Amino acid sequence: MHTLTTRAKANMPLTHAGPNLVSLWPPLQTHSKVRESLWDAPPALAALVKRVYLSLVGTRRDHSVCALGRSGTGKTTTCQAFTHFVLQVIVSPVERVHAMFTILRSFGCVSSQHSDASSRFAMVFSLDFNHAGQVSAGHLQTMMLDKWKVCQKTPGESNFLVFSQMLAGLSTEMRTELQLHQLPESNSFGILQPTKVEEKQRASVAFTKLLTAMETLSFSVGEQKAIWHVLAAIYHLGAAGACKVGRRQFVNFDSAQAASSVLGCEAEELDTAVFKHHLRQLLQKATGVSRERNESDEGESPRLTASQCLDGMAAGLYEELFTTIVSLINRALSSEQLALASVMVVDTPGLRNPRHCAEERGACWSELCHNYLQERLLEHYHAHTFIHSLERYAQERINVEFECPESSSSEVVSAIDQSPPQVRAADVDPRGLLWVLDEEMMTPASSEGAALERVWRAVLHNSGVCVLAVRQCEQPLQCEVNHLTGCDPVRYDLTGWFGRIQNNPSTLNAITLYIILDQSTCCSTMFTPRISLPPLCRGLGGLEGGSQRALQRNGTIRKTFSGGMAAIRRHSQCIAVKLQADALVNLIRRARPVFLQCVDAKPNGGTFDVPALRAQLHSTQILSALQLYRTGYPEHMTLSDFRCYFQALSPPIMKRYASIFVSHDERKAVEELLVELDIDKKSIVVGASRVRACLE
Ligand SMILES: Nc1ncnc2c1ncn2[C@@H]1O[C@H](COP(=O)(O)OP(=O)(O)OP(=O)(O)O)[C@@H](O)[C@H]1O
Repeated sequence: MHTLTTRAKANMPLTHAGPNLVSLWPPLQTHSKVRESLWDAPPALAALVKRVYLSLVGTRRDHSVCALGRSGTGKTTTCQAFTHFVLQVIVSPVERVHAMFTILRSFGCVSSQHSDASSRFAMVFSLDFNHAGQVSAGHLQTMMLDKWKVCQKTPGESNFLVFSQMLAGLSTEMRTELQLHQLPESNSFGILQPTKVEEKQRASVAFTKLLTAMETLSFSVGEQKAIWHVLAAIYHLGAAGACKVGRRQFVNFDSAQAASSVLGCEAEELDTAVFKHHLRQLLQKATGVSRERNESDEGESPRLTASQCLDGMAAGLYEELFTTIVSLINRALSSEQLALASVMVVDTPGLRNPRHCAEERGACWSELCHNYLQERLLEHYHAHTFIHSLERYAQERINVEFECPESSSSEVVSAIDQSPPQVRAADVDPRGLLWVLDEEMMTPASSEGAALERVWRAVLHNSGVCVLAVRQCEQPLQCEVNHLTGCDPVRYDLTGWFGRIQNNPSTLNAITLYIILDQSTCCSTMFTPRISLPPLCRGLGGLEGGSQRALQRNGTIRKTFSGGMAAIRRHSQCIAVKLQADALVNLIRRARPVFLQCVDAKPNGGTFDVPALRAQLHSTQILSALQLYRTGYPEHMTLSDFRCYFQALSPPIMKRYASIFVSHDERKAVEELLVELDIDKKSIVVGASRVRACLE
């Protein structure tokens, strides 16, 4: 496994970013302990941590560290290592953050052929720094991107890790309470108890670690218990199964009974919430419950099969549980202290392609969501590294000879999410796949095939949906998308996608079961606060927090989810995918980014795979980025920063030039200062508003 760490070339300011910097970096100067911890880190990581920290305290600006790459290339590992070393160098306790990663691993990861913990959620973990350069708070924001994983069996993949850990590690007493002492042989969600001794032992150890992590983050006994109850209920629902023909009902009533009993509700209540949505709607109408809720349900009561209803309930329960756990983590990490700036660590599920595992199947809906998010982040990388740098050079009239590489991420992105035109022409429909799916799903008697037909018609007309980004496949219901600048084409199979994207009343009903659970357990407000959230926001975790920084970050997300498009498509799962990506990019847009391009040279274990490595490197556009770094002026500071810097170094000189600065002609002042300081003019370029240092 090789992890290549690079950074966007113009993304770092000079390390001498402020006069007070040295005093804000006491650990390196004074604590030998810190030096040791930095030596422990791989050199590239140690350098990165140091640079980001110095830049953060020097410029007082937010920074983001964003990992990109295929699934299994070490993004999560690198993000964890980065966070760990940041905390070590400032001599801050790491236990709570370590506990957070342990919990996220159990609840948000599955084991796959590439990794024993492959992420199924995106996260932004913000470390807030105070004026002393110390961490004052942590804030976790998450997006559960694959709630369907809890009920979907994929070959070579497990369910969320927490299930096997719980089944292997629960105490006998708790097992009896949760009715898990005698487990049925089959489970329609593929939740299985580990059978091999070694696996069982590993899962059991992981469960013990999970319990310790929960205690470190002050989860109360009641809260922990409620969590096991929900997981057990999901397990029992999987064991109960749904009838494939005839009435919509459970197959195994004993397991259904066990599910309702651990949730603290009547069997009839569970049955209604899962299968009998019309009864619930009638009841709501009769009792006059929330008009808005009724409207949304009425308009979109799809005819679901029994197993779609059951899947919807499990996915809804798991999504709520995950976001509740994120809230409990934030409760332990939050603080009201004022913060100077933050580092946002961004980790998302990597690009997934069944071909990487030599699988014949086409990729599924959740894989499209993950791959789309990767493309959005790559687009952000491209814009920051090339487009914005060149725009700045042009604006400051600095001549840099460089041809900007084309980004095919934008082509793929628009092929997936391009919004419909305001005025629709008769034969032209340049909207992206998500919009086409959304519209066709709402059209009576339409199908996934009809959606693909529309995409092909648009491609044939060459009317906006980029012809190079999508390709028709011979197999029915399949299309190929040229991900990672065409280096990693992924074949998608749209079979059953409507089932995933249509609004599922069972998923929405999950929250009502949580209210019952809240009432039946001692922690009466654990799940209830989220009840008022609109359905589109249900997958978002970490929307709480009272500190100024947390409010700002959550404000960005809320704004994205309440803006124009979100208001129109309040109940569209397809558009939620776009909004999640928008929210993530908006959240990190203003921060100074560092991109960690992770690549794996041995994707299939044993041998060094040169073509695979070449394809991954190509998509990072690293050669072009290096070229721009060489030919451009990556190290830069504003004229006022420059003034502060030299003021600190040479007060007498600055005193003489103070009058020019006062006259607000900073550029002229800086030029004269350079002559005075006898600095080689070739190495400094004074732009319209900035000083740029050439590395040559
Ligand atoms: N530098 C490395 N050297 C060797 N193994 C590594 C390295 N980094 C990560 N690994 C291992 O590779 C596997 C995948 O790592 P990780 O979960 O961090 O990948 P990821 O890119 O986050 O995957 P996903 O996108 O699926 O979440 C893990 O088993 C991890 O222990």
